Amino acid sequence: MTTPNNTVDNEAIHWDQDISYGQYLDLEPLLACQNPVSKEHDELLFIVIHQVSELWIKLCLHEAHGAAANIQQDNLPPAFKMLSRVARIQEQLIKAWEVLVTMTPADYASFRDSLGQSSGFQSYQYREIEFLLGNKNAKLIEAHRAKPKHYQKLQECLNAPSIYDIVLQLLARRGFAIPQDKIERDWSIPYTASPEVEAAWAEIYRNSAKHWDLYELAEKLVDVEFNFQRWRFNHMKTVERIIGYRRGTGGTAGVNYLVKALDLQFFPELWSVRTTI
Ligand code: HEM
Ligand SMILES: N[C@@H](CC(=O)c1ccccc1NC=O)C(=O)O
Repeated sequence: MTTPNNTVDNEAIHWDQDISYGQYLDLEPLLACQNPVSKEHDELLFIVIHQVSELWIKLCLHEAHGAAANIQQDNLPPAFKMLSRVARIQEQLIKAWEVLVTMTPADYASFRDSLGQSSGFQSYQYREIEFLLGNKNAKLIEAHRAKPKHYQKLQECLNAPSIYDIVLQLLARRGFAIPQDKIERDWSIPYTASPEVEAAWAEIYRNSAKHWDLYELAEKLVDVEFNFQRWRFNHMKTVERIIGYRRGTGGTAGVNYLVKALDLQFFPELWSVRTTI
């Protein structure tokens, strides 16, 4: 007898498994981590949005570190795949704001006091991705002093070359005239733009057919920065919509702090070169 497509084949289903879906994915601990402090309906949404975002950032870090390692080994195709994935993940992070804005200012106000002084400002994964992409700000590590594990990890990332530093080293290996102080320096100090680096990108963009893989790498980085700014902008507008101009629980001015963050640029010459060409 044939089994209709829309029914399960009882004979074949593994009703008892060696390892189950829930075990493989560690679902019990994962789904036991949503613990609202208040009794307010919307607090679960607030927790889930943050947890989902942190999981996506975890994967972004995995992919971006992987891309950096491949670029260091002159292995560009796998790096392209990883950077494309980072950009797709960022689209998910940006989309998440649409779910969060269903929460009204009054809904949020009903449980905001329960958050105390906790804030996204203390997201160590977010700080790590900022450092990895090149926004080095040593002062911000201080928010993690009480957690040696996170403090140390961030210290390491601050003192390591960013993905952009690694790309400039690649350009130097390919014969571009990159100043020595961009190739070897104290990586914890914020990067400053240079005319020589812009000139190298100008050559790559003007003659993309000749330097196709470097052109492709540049555009992957621009995609990531573009999406990072879209995330920052959506965060800032969502915060304005929900708490107006109140101070942040993390102690900053709130929206005005987030507006200032929009001026940050990871790969400055990849933007300035467009005015030159
Ligand atoms: C109701 C929703 C939200 C509000 C009102 C809000 C508000 C704020 C404010 C005011 C700040 C500035 C720091 C402070 O003084 O607290 C901040 C920073 C931050 N928030 Fe949010 N936020 C919200 C949702 C989110 C979500 C969903 C994420 C996702 C992970 C997030 C991640 C961050 C990060 C990473 C920072 C640090 C940004 C930086 O230092 O450049 N926030 N948030
Ligand atoms: N800074 C927010 C609080 C906040 O958003 C928050 C609090 C605890 C855990 C994550 C948070 N999200 C992002 O900043 C506020 O001032 O309302």
